[in-house]
Amino acid sequence: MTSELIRVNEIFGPTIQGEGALIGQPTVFVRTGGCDYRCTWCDTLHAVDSAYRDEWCPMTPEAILMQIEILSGGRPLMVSLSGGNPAIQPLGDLIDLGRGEGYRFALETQGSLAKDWFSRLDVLTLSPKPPSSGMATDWQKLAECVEAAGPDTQTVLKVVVFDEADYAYARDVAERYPGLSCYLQPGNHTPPQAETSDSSIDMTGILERMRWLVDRVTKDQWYAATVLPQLHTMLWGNLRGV
Ligand SMILES: C[S@@+](CC[C@H](N)C(=O)[O-])C[C@H]1O[C@@H](n2cnc3c(N)ncnc32)[C@H](O)[C@@H]1O
Ligand SMILES: Nc1nc2[nH]cc(C(=O)O)c2c(=O)[nH]1
Ligand code: SF4
Ligand SMILES: [Mg+2]
Repeated sequence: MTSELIRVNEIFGPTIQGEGALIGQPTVFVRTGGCDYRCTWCDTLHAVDSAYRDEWCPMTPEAILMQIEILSGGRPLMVSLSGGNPAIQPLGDLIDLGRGEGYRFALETQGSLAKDWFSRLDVLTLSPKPPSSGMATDWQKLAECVEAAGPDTQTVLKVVVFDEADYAYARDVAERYPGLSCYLQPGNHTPPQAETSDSSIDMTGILERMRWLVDRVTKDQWYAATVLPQLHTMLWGNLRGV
């Protein structure tokens, strides 16, 4: 079988999943290169900005799985597909190959592009972008993503919140999908620069925003929401590859 090549920015781990539904779980990350969005506060510009295209390597599913197996010592675990927007890449064959070896797959996307192979994921995290990102949500596309995942994939929502307008947006998204769990995560207003592997982070500011978010959710009696930090930023700040 000849598979289409997947543009890979980095493969790293095992580390812990730092965000959302699978927080704390040992995970290997496969970060693909390229994104159809340009969020003002994106913390992963090295996988978005085409100036870093040289760092994106076309790989076969077999080569990617081999790297995952080396990192995990051949013991199956959760593999998180992120980016950039991993939905741009032909990931169906990698998912099938890995599942055949006992690996599980999660994917993070903004919900701008639906793929039929979403239904072969274990977990699909849809992270539509709030007003502070500068991006506009295509609600039809988001609905197509939920539809493509179908009943056998656990689909969840994860919204980054910086301010009141973002919070109102998160409430709107959650109301549109009452059947999906909704995770809220405070925005990191000092995201890393693409060219550095580490840079300083304003953890005090992030925690202050998180306390505000908890206060907001509880005052509104929005008890179906889950508020979580980016655990990896609490542990390692803006460090890349963790
Ligand atoms: C880097 S993105 C890659 C996957 C996909 N493009 C997306 O946005 O969902 C992974 C997650 O990080 C979140 N994220 C990006 N920049 C952030 C920041 N500055 N603060 C908090 N979360 C951020 C995104 O919203 C998304 O949920
Ligand atoms: N530990 C860890 N958890 C994460 N959750 C989502 C990440 C991402 O950049 O997509 C990420 C990441 O880069 N590292
Ligand atoms: S959609 Fe995700 S990867 Fe793309 S710019 Fe926004 S946060 Fe970054
Ligand atoms: Mg990240």
